[in-house]
Amino acid sequence: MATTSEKKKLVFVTGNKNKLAEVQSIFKDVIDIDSHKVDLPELQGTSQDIAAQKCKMAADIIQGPCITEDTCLCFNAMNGLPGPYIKWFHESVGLDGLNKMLVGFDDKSGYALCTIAYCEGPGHEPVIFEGITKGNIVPARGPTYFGWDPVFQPEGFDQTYAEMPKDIKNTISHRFRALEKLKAYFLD
Ligand SMILES: O=c1nc[nH]c2c1ncn2[C@H]1C[C@H](O)[C@@H](COP(=O)(O)OP(=O)(O)OP(=O)(O)O)O1
Ligand SMILES: [Mg+2]
Repeated sequence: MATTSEKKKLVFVTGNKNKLAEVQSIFKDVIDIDSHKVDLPELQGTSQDIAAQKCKMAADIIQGPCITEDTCLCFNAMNGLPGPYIKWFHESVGLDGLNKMLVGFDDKSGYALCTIAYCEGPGHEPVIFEGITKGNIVPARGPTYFGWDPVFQPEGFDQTYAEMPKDIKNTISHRFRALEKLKAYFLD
């Protein structure tokens, strides 16, 4: 059994306090998460390329090892878009607009994808860990403080991410699933 002094420490570079709170909560007994608030650039490309680039930049900025994560919300009817561009779509058209984007399609299914990258430091190639949670895009329900949580209803649940208790979201989410892989990489 690891004592507190043996607990692995990781620096999470993010500008998003809600992500940070979830990662700290999911890892609370196993890995100490220090945060470093940086406004990282929003890049283009595949989710894996974006995650790797983002983490390299973060490692350069803090001059040391760190994790970053990039989150996508993907609509199946749109071949995975908005994907990594969900931040701009959400900010531009709002939760209602995200629903309206699917009005012309019968298929309202999609998935949340979390891509975590770990970089040992400047000059190192990041390692990538992905987590996916499938669900449907629904009219907004629940508190609106974290991104698109109110319009994403995970498969097998009758509540949206926003409506469900945090301790449920944090055991089924895209972020939880990616963090499980990161945890296995460090602790197994
Ligand atoms: O579990 C989530 N539930 C609802 N919304 C979420 C979630 N996770 C990220 N989001 C939002 C934040 C941002 O609007 C976009 C992802 O963009 P993304 O670049 O990864 O996040 P960000 O710029 O807020 O923080 P960071 O500094 O880590 O890049 O989806
Ligand atoms: Mg970002």
